[in-house]
Amino acid sequence: MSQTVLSKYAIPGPSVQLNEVSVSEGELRLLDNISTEFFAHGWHAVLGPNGGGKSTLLKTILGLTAHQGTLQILWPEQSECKLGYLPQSMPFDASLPISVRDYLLMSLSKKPIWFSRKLPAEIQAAIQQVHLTEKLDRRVGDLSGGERQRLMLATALLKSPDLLILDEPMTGLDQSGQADVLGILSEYHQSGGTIIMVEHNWALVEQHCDQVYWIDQQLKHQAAPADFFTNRPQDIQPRLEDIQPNLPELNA
Ligand SMILES: Nc1ncnc2c1ncn2[C@@H]1O[C@H](COP(=O)(O)OP(=O)(O)OP(=O)(O)O)[C@@H](O)[C@H]1O
Repeated sequence: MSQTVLSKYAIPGPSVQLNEVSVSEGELRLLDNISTEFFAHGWHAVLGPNGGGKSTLLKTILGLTAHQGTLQILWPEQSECKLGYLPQSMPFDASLPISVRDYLLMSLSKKPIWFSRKLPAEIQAAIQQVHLTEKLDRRVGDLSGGERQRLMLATALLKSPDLLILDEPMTGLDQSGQADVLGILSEYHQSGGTIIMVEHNWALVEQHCDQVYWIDQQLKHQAAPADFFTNRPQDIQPRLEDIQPNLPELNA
């Protein structure tokens, strides 16, 4: 990645504090009384069983879901208070006849896109980073799953966010796609940004993340990756197919 691109990234990222945060849908309790802190500049991994509330937690931090309790994003003074979000699935109907170019232009600007056909430098840099330059005129619906995922990451990074919220960013990526994305995220993290991401791949979490949060309606456990399994409470039952390799103690 070029220095020009890196220098546009946000420095530094905020911390996110939750105090007794709960989310309900009618009678249903999606999140129950969560208190924790995602510390500033951290690379945080949110894990837990399917349906445990991980995406709901991200949406709550983004302000997309009503909650009880207190949630604060503590932006550093010099921060521009910008968020980037990569949702779990495409945020629009992929059958719409819209090109990669127009999707990125619409993501960056509120102006009608027919006034600005020329690609701004930040879009060119972002699209280069995720190796989609050749696909600019392709319909978004015709991209492969991995290409769509890389387009969404480029979109999340486009406005130089201070906080990056990612819901399973590795979905659909092959090994080289994953390596590209991890490279981008590592640089973003090193430049000071805060990352909160849902990720099932334990090997990746162990290698890259600072802190792990196990969400199953409640925050069942929180620790650095190195301490997570030795200190975990008995009622955490990781799905072994989600928690990948090098956990001999669990795979025995
Ligand atoms: N708007 C809603 N109305 C009713 N139930 C909902 C709503 N949103 C989410 N849920 C339910 O809340 C639970 C948590 O959903 P959520 O998507 O946060 O889980 P998750 O941990 O991200 O799951 P997965 O690992 O499968 O992606 C699920 O049972 C889901 O069906």
